[in-house]
Amino acid sequence: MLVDYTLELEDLFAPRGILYSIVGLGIFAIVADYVRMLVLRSRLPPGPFPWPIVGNTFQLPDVKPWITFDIWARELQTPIVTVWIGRNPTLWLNESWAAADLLEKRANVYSSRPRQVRRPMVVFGELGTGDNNLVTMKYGDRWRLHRKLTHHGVGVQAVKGYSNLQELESRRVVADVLNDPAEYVMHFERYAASVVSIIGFGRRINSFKDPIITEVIAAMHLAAALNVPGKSFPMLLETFPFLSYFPRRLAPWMRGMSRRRSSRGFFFFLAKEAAETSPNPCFAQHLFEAGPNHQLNDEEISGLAGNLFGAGSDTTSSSLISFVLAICAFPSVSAQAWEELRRVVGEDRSPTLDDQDSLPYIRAVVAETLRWRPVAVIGGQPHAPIEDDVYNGYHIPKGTWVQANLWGIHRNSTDFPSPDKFKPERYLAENRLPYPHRQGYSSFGFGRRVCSGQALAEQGLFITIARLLWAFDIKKALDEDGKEIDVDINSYTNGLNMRPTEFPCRFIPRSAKVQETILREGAEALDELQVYEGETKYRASDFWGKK
Ligand code: HEM
Repeated sequence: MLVDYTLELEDLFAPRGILYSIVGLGIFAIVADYVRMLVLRSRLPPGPFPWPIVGNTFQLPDVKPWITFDIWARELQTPIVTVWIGRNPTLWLNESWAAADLLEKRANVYSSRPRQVRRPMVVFGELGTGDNNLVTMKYGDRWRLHRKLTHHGVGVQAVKGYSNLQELESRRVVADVLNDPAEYVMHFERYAASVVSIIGFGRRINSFKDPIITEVIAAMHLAAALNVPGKSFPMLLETFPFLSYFPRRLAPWMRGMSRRRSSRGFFFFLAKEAAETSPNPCFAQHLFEAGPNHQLNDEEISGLAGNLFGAGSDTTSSSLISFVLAICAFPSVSAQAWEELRRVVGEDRSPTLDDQDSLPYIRAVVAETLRWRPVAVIGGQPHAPIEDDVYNGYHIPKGTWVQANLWGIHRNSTDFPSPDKFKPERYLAENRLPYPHRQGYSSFGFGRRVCSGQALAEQGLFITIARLLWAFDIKKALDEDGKEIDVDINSYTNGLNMRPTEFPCRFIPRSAKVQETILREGAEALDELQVYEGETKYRASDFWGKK
């Protein structure tokens, strides 16, 4: 009886003993890890107090965390704020000078991407474009090769050769807006997509109903919206990386992502088709010619070609929408711009790139557009140091996620007094304040990872903004009573590339003569652009829909 009783006790307590040991070990691991976090935290730049395992993840807002990072930096009076995404510290640079100190003056250290060095970067990296895409690639020889190839397509020298093409497409935008002003956003989308499509694939996008816009650009918007640091999936995978190892069908939180990647994507086939059949010289042809010399795999070709759309289309169109919003909200700018344009250019022709030097106010409007609402609001992808570093007494471990918060950087009132005001005058020579970047803004990022398409984007934005200002007095829309409908300068999307939420407005031709010129130049442009008309047999949905 006694024996039975002892056995029963052992039966009862043995599993519990194991359970207690497991729980004890778990608690010990959590405490030890938390001690590690706190010791590390004491050496990092200041930031909100992190919790064990989850760090600051659940202190992040549901949307637009860049605003919170900026507020934390101001409250803690620090240019760099540390935010713990799960068990990993991320550094947010909220001031241009600190960003330039790290990402430019120490570019040999800070030009890699986090996942590639040590700490995980799950959504952008492992579940995204991985090692084969310039945007997420680690710093090194392969990255240099991809930069070199990309510069062959859209670098400063190459871009000089695209001035005519951008001139023609921007004439089309102005004519399209005149004919169909309600769809101005879609005309900007078409313009931006068409320019990179001609450069990349030798083919023009002649309608905003082209699947490249309805499918590819829509997918890019979705990706930008999903890739915002925060406390919802998929970015919660950065806090709990182990969740990314579940098979997609068992893990609804993967939101359509998976580790399995096909080496040949939509852009590979689009590029191959262009290389084989396009009558126009294009970047895809160069990739297939240069590919064998550099042992480019299919996924690398896909990434190099696809980046033109992925990085170059939405960014440009969103900047144009921000420009329209600014002109509606700050109407005196339109009048001042017209004064300069009428004086320098007149009404018989629209401005061209050759007019740039004579149009300082228009150049200032372009710069202020890029500053006022930087489309890549958190500076694109994070940088990461390839070795431990010390900055202003703070220890920054190798592989730390370091990100330039352009929202905060461009709203610093020392660099940009009254930052919410759209004031092109701040960019006129006589008013310029010291700034680490020659252009006076940091919209294209920092250091060696600076945007590869900057020259193309700046040239395209100048000519399109100049033409829109020359063509139209852009004003707020009117309601049924003829009263102006207010615009909200803070109503923006939550994407990694942000843009204003839709708002109506009026594009009033400057004069009958200007209207006549818009139509004439638009028709001539269409004739010249005929050489780029063409079809593709590939549809993104045939590739992405199957995954
Ligand atoms: C208004 C237009 C644009 C803006 C504001 C913009 C902004 C940016 C930013 C902030 C970055 C990240 C830089 C960093 O890591 O520090 C970036 C990277 C990049 N951009 Fe752009 N971009 C624009 C247009 C374009 C265009 C037109 C192209 C190509 C056709 C392009 C291609 C790229 C590529 C390939 C990278 C990755 C570079 C690397 O990681 O080495 N971008 N861009």
